[in-house]
Amino acid sequence: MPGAKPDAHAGRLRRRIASFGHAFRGVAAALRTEVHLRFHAAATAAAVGLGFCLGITRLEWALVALAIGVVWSAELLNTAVEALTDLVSPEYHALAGRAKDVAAGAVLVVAVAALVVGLLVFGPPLLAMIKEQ
Ligand SMILES: Nc1ncnc2c1ncn2[C@@H]1O[C@H](COP(=O)(O)OP(=O)(O)OP(=O)(O)O)[C@@H](O)[C@H]1O
Repeated sequence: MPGAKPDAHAGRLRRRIASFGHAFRGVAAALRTEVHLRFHAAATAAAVGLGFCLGITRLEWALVALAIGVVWSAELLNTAVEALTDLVSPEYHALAGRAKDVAAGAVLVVAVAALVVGLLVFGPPLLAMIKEQ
């Protein structure tokens, strides 16, 4: 901001860097506790590896990247909803169950969409490779 003191500017920058640190800590914590996220990590590695092996186009990379990002994002939000639900309602409550079910449903929806993207992008070149042999 013009006219801002250098100290205030440095403070804002430090807070912004710290925010990135918190976000990375969140991803690392979720990776440690969530089996599903480790599965997504393996699927991400497989999709990126296949992308390089099959030489997919720039647009296909964009679709694959979007699918990966949306699935990770949904799974992380689902993990956050589960943690908050357990904090607020450790006892059984129908609404707590609904919150968890709906959050899990959000993951399911994007996972199916990502599967469709994967089949459309990787399916044809993989089939062509199989037919060639
Ligand atoms: N406090 C609660 N009150 C009511 N139902 C709950 C409650 N906690 C969990 N449930 C029900 O049990 C299901 C499984 O909950 P849980 O917390 O074990 O999540 P999960 O699906 O095992 O998550 P993950 O395997 O991703 O950690 C929920 O989707 C919900 O239907």
